Amino acid sequence: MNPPELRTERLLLRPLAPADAQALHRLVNDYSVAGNLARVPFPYPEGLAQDWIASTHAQMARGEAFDLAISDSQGALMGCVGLTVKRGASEAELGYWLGRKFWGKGYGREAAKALATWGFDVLGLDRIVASALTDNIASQKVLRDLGFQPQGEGTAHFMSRNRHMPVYLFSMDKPRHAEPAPALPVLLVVAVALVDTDGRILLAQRPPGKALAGLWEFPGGKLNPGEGPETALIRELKEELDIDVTASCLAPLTFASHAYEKFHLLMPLYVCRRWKGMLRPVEGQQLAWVRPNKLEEYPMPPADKPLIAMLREML
Ligand SMILES: Nc1nc2c([nH]c(=O)n2[C@H]2C[C@H](O)[C@@H](COP(=O)(O)OP(=O)(O)OP(=O)(O)O)O2)c(=O)[nH]1
Repeated sequence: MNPPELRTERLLLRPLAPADAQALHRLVNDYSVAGNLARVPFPYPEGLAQDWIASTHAQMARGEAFDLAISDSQGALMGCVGLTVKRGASEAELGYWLGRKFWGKGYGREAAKALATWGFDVLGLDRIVASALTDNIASQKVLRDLGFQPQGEGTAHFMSRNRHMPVYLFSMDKPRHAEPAPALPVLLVVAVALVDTDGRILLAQRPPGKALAGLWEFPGGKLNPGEGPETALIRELKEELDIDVTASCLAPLTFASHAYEKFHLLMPLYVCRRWKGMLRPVEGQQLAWVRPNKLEEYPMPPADKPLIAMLREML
């Protein structure tokens, strides 16, 4: 496993380098830091930082633990965050610390979140556990904020204190990703903006008893099986309005794409300025010739709403 390098909004999580030893020693050789960490001695011996940094690389190569430097975006060391793999690689323990001057700014949470997410996504962990001293309120808050659940109390041996101490135990299971909603069937409906010589657009009111009854729509309808879009529209215009239109007078204008409850409507909208015959409402439907800037006054199906502004601009 290659050592990870993770960037967050403010931080860079990267493998520790030998050059970090001095800064690491300075930051961790502070009882307010080391006293909260189970496996860190206090005082922290000078040479230990070098040895520990070297061991992190060996452990990462073996896939046993992933301890990274928490650094600012320039790479300056601020603390460490790590995952120690347990139980046949499905579980790991999360730990983190920051130098005292970096406390209270949300860095611990930012770093722990990034490494935990990497652990679930890349290492394929099912569960991450963590613990915090019962009086380490800040660390408990970080864990709760990240979605860790309390799992009761335990004890752990703290090297810096040379004794067992009470800790709160936490765990977080791999977040379950929501299943993508099954795709709705796509319904292709062709429609047209008929424009008269005054620049007005024809709207037809959907009759009572039908879906979306009472709303104003562009003339058109569904394709019959085996029918092409223009042919279907020419047929619908004859059936609904008794006008004759040729395919060459149907110019593609825009389209609507809208998820209704039972289907996803995909509706190419053509524009047509020339037709033959006396336009009349064959099916008794209400018709209205509407200026583009008045379209909003006519309630339309949800799929049509985005088309109104487009028509105002394009016509
Ligand atoms: N013609 C047209 N249909 C639209 C518009 N906006 C919109 O959401 N639709 C929807 C309503 C319908 O679900 C579908 C058009 O189908 P349709 O007019 O052929 O059929 P329908 O629902 O009236 O009923 P039916 O013929 O199946 O009995 O597209 C529009 O501007 N014009």
